[in-house]
Amino acid sequence: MSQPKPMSHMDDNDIPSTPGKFKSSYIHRLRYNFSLTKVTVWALVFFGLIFLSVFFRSPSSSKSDDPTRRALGTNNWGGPTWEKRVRTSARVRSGKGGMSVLVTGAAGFVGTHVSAALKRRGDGVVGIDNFNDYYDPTLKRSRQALLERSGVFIVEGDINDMTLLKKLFELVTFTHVLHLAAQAGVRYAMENPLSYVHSNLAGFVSLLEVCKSVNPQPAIVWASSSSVYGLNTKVPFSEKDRTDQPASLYAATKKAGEEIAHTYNHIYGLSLTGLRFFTVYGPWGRPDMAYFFFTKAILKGKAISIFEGPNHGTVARDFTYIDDIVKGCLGSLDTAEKSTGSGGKKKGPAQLRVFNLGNTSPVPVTELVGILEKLLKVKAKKNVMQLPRNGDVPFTHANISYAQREFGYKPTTDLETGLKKFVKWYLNYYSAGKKSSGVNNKSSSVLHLTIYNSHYFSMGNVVLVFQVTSSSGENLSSSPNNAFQGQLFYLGHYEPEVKGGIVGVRYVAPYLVDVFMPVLMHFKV
Ligand SMILES: O=C(O)[C@H]1O[C@H](OP(=O)(O)OP(=O)(O)OC[C@H]2O[C@@H](n3ccc(=O)[nH]c3=O)[C@H](O)[C@@H]2O)[C@H](O)[C@@H](O)[C@@H]1O
Repeated sequence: MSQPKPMSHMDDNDIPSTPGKFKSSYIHRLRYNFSLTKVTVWALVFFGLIFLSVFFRSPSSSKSDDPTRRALGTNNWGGPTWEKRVRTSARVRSGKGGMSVLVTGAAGFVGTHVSAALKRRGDGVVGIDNFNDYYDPTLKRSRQALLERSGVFIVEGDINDMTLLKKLFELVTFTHVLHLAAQAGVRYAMENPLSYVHSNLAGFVSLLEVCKSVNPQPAIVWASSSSVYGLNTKVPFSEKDRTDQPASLYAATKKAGEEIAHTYNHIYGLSLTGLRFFTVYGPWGRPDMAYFFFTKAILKGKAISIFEGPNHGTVARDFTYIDDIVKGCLGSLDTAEKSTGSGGKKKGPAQLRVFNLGNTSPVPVTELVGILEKLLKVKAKKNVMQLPRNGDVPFTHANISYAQREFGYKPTTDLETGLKKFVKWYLNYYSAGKKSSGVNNKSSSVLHLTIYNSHYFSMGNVVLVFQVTSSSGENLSSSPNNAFQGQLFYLGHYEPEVKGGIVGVRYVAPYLVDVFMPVLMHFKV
């Protein structure tokens, strides 16, 4: 007896000759066709919905209706989920009686360290950062991932967005603002002067305008800079020394910030404390700073330029380790008095302070390079050259007695000890990146992705922050330094494209992220 062919292999010649057989087989086939049609219809409806949702979605309606989009994104803040995250992040740990702090520039170097320290001791913290690309934004995303794990939510937005700032103050009664968002870097001011005006002047004024009008007004601690001493030659630099000779536009905007602070204190009774940071360095630091890019160049065997002063004079900096700066920030916040105004009106004199936060022991740049050579076990290729006229000053040295008196500020980390910690972090962070790209290159390796956060960005990108586990069970994102955190994987046109950070689903309606979860959770790279 011949075996019946499977249904899928039947053709017209296979119609059975006996009527009974014909009837049952025909009905079977009809049912089969019907279920096929059903699948096709559902598939059409499904993909039709995707098409409609992508092409006929009005930006404003999706902003308010869609949960993923509401979650976060540049210019995409708002909605109940987002508000809940802000409130939760701002909550002071119960029984601690702590402060609730808005940290601007929270994904920056100092911002990340201070936000984490505040959260650790039980204070409420909400960050805000515009994640600009002045330096590698992947590093900022990695810092963000680090903070998210300790419960700090960073709102994505610009301090010039006063509507956003007002909204944050509506949601949370911030007792303090730690204002660290700024366009940093001395030399870059010659390349992009207006970015300094945008962030350091307009941004600061926008923030102060909002702070002065809310009730109660917060106390504000903000980042000035040692660069305000400019061409001052009297050392060590004391807060009483002249600061009217800035050598760069960056320094000029920081000095202007100090004058603006005076005005808002005088007119509106805002409590304001400016911190003059002295060349801050350490793990998670800024790639635009000399100690950071020297390390990179030395490891790559590339030449570095070492500046020297007139007549082969020493160029030196009062390099200050990040942990000491964190202590200085916490001390300033803890001793900041309340603002005295309310609803835009001053009710009495308010605190106005400026502190040097330095290390009190300047080190020549040549010595910095020597320490790096020793730690990296690589000889640097050096080009010694005259200090160019690019805004740099030859020497900085802080007198810290005022901060010492006010809140016991006492730096404890010498340059070699601090650089050792930086180098350890640097090698770990960037070798982890190499290690992970090594995994990516193995086409057979399977990565398990566990999504723990999502952000909506412009251009229809949904970015999912995830943890990665290899097929052998190794948690590739267990180390905060692992480059898998804050990486970008685009799933444009359903083709996963490894970009180096976070999973992105492009051109797909945000609520369909759920549909793609299973794909993202377990795919071959
Ligand atoms: O403390 C401050 O006020 C400032 O500290 C740093 O500015 P800077 O001290 O110039 O730090 P780096 O850019 O890292 O330069 C450190 C030293 O290396 C020198 N350098 C820099 C670059 C280079 O190619 N070669 C070189 O010898 C500089 O002249 C300087 O003496 C930060 O970049 C500023 O944002 C901050 O406000």
